[in-house]
Amino acid sequence: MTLEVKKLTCTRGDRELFCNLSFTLKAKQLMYLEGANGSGKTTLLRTLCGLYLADEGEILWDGIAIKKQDEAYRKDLLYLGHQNGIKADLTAYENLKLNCRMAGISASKDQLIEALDTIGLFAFEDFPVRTLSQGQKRRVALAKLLLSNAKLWILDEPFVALDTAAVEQLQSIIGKHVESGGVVILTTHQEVPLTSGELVRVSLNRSRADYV
Ligand SMILES: Nc1ncnc2c1ncn2[C@@H]1O[C@H](COP(=O)(O)OP(=O)(O)OP(=O)(O)O)[C@@H](O)[C@H]1O
Repeated sequence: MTLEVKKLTCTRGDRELFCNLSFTLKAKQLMYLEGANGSGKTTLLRTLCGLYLADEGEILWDGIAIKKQDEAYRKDLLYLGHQNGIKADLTAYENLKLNCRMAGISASKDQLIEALDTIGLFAFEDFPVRTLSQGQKRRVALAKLLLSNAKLWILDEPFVALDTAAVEQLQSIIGKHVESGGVVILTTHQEVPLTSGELVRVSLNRSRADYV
């Protein structure tokens, strides 16, 4: 299980965000993607998911370019973006069921309810999501982490809007995934304690000299 990023260059509008970016990630590695606002973190994460095309460079999953293995890569990948990807008029339960179906995760009703309970939505399963708080909406989106079989998790600011208890719980969920052989890439200012596995840091910060 290896993600290889080779000499990736990406521009948005007229601006080059990163150039010749290379890194490799393997099982049991947790990568923090660091960089100032606007440095290109979300752009890179979306590019790694195949949602944006890079101007140059390659992204390989297990040695094969991701653009050549759409289905297989998609099965191995879980992406959680800034947006929660949930529908306001559906209940928490219905949203999780839909999210799981779209991600190819098969889960029984009991498993869905258990995931919602575990993520702190006990008694809120049947509430329309529009009536939930920001943190509760984020929890609905995060519940799919508990059911996912994906090896590679790409999480954009997953801790935003969460209270202390939910932060600790998410730290534990991410830590367990890495320790059990998964790979996680995330943008956050929150540290995730690991009992095993390895931290990798990649920074998109550039100096003024890069722009002249
Ligand atoms: N569709 C677009 N057209 C032109 N420029 C864009 C487009 N989308 C994003 N950008 C620009 O690309 C740059 C990087 O955006 P991106 O969202 O990847 O940054 P980020 O590091 O995730 O920022 P933040 O920490 O604020 O979330 C920003 O300057 C943004 O204005």
